Amino acid sequence: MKKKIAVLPGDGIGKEVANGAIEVLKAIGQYYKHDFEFEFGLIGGEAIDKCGTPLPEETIELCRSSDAVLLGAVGGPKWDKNLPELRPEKGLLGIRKELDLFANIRPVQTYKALQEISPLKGEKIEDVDLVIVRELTSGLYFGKPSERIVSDGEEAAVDTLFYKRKEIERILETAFQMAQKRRGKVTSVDKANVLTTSKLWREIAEELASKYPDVTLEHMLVDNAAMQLIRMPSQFDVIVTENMFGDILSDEASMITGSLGMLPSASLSNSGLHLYEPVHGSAPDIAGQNLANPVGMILSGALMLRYSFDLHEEARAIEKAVKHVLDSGKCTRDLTNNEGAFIHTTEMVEEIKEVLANDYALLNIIDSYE
Ligand SMILES: NC(=O)c1ccc[n+]([C@@H]2O[C@H](COP(=O)([O-])OP(=O)(O)OC[C@H]3O[C@@H](n4cnc5c(N)ncnc54)[C@H](O)[C@@H]3O)[C@@H](O)[C@H]2O)c1
Ligand SMILES: CC(C)[C@H](C(=O)O)[C@@H](O)C(=O)O
Ligand SMILES: [Mg+2]
Repeated sequence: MKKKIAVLPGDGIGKEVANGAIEVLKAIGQYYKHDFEFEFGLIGGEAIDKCGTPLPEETIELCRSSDAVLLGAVGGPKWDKNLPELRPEKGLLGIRKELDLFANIRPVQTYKALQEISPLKGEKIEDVDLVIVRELTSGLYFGKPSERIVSDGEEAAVDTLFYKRKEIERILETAFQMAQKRRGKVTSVDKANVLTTSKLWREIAEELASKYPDVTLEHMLVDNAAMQLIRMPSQFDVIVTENMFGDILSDEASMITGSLGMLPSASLSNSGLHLYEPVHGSAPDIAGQNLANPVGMILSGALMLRYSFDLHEEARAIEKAVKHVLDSGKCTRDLTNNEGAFIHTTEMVEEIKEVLANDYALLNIIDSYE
């Protein structure tokens, strides 16, 4: 299979983890005989420095001419005081909007090997397997007005939480369809006791539920959901929620796994062109030190193989290799309380590649006996 992949490494650890994912994908290409071509584009702070905008037109064109997009992370203190239009995060929101990536899928998987670092107490770690379906191109992030104002003679600011029926319908449909392929439960998270958008969201969820009789729908208020995620995460199958609630809940949920560095995500559109990015940010506190956990980015690559290219065996090979490395006790600094016992970003990538190479060698031996 021949595919062109646009890579937007971005800032901080975005570059370090994107390199790792590319190496792993190149190994998969070599072993499974796929021709993956990687083409690089600028986004975020680096794009501001080099082109004066966080999302250059060439980057959008590169993405549109590719079969899938891999994105590292954007942002950093260097640009924190920039005007709103010249913030790296604008580039990220811009590409999501440009490509209409409305459904951000954030699976939360647990690993027995990480039991020690996970805060899970009463629950069996292997019972937790949930996915957060986050609406990504509307809600509080995109509603207008969003500006500084003067109100009653005082300095003030306004953001707007706005949703159209169609935007709510399509994200809920995504969640219902995902639940049909999983354990058949959707938890729709909102703040319907206060917010008008949440009331509309609930009504639409109820209407759609009748189309999916094999799926159980429950509603949960977001504050309760934040607590339940820690108390008993095994109760969840598919969580669907608006943009900002999903942002916050997914960082929280990453700690069930053990680290923010572990979570991958897929940002899906209806056009067939999807983008894959880890849940974490550019981590300025550890950038440039080879300390980042590359697993979230590498697993995002696996999601790309599965969702964009239908390469399920190859995606599983990456996921199995990650599990194998963790099972063998290897972990990056974020995954251990023992300061002396961790491996660096590039070593983690090498370990994962080594497992893939061994699996490949084994397959070849089996083939030669058949
Ligand atoms: N998708 C994105 O591009 C994205 C997401 C979140 C934040 N950001 C941006 O990143 C910058 C920093 O934000 P922040 O510090 O609030 O969030 P962050 O996710 O960058 O980091 C939060 C904490 O988690 C740690 N961490 C994150 N990823 C890790 C990894 N892979 N391995 C090990 N540790 C990891 C960091 O070291 C830090 O202590 C900001 O400019 C923010 O806007 C970008
Ligand atoms: C950087 C920021 C705009 C972004 C978001 O809030 O969507 C990030 O936190 C994420 O989760 O991808
Ligand atoms: Mg976030």
